[in-house]
Amino acid sequence: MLLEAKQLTQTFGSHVAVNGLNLQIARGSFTALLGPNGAGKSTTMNLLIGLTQPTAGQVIYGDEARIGVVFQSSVLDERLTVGENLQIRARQYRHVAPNKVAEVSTELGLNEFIHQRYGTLSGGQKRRVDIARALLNDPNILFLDEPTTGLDIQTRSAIWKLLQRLQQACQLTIVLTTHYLDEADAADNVYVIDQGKLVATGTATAIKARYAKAVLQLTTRDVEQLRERVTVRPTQCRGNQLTFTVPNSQVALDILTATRDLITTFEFRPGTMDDAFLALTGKEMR
Ligand SMILES: Nc1ncnc2c1ncn2[C@@H]1O[C@H](COP(=O)(O)OP(=O)(O)OP(=O)(O)O)[C@@H](O)[C@H]1O
Repeated sequence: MLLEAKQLTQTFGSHVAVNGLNLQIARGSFTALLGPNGAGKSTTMNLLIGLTQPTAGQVIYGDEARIGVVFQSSVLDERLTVGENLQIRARQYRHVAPNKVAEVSTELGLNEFIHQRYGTLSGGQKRRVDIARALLNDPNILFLDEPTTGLDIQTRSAIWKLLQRLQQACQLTIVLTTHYLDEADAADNVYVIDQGKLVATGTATAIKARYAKAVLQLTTRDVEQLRERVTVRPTQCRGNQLTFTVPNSQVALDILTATRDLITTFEFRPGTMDDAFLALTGKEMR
């Protein structure tokens, strides 16, 4: 384990922002801390990177952990160029190889705007530069607080692809926070946090399989016969259309196979992270 948090707790006055969190981050893994606004993600991140001390509990690092952090708001100077910003930052670390800025700039595709002022870049370009800055001292664990917030959907997906590439190519351990449920699919491990508490953990697929039910809607030419044949009770029956809530696609397939001759059309929708979140917390993602 590269990093472990035990019973991590942070209170602000009477408000409990993080409430007894237990996290385990394996070397080389990609972890997403997922939750709505105010869930306690940034507070958790600040505790994990040692920026704040927990009210209770502890953070334990494995040997040789070297941390890189991409904060929610950039630490770079808007008036300086990308290259100048990175050079200045590189000089602040000891033992940074002279060609490091050139190396990360190429790795992250910054060369076409390396001479442009940071303040004039697009949101996605800025985020790439912020990530490059955090990689200058060769971290083996990279923390990113909401790296995709405010970006359009294509740019968000490009940032995730970039991070996955870094994870694989550089054996980087990645820990990020996000409130976009659909993004969690790409992580190896997801911690769903709500009101400072852990409500679920596992891969997005496992969380969905456990908490999000799929929906199968059948249109039939014989409602009575179909109801007789299917052992699962429909959740809705409207005219010649029946809706079933099913745990997975296999059960849907069994129903379809058993009723094939009675069905005119069907629709299947797998459970989403939104459904899982709703089932876990009783509320829609805010
Ligand atoms: N320094 C502080 N003083 C008082 N309350 C705080 C402080 N920092 C955070 N909080 C509160 O703790 C809770 C968790 O905040 P946090 O910023 O960790 O949430 P978050 O999940 O990162 O939200 P977002 O997605 O909006 O960034 C919120 O209710 C917030 O108001």
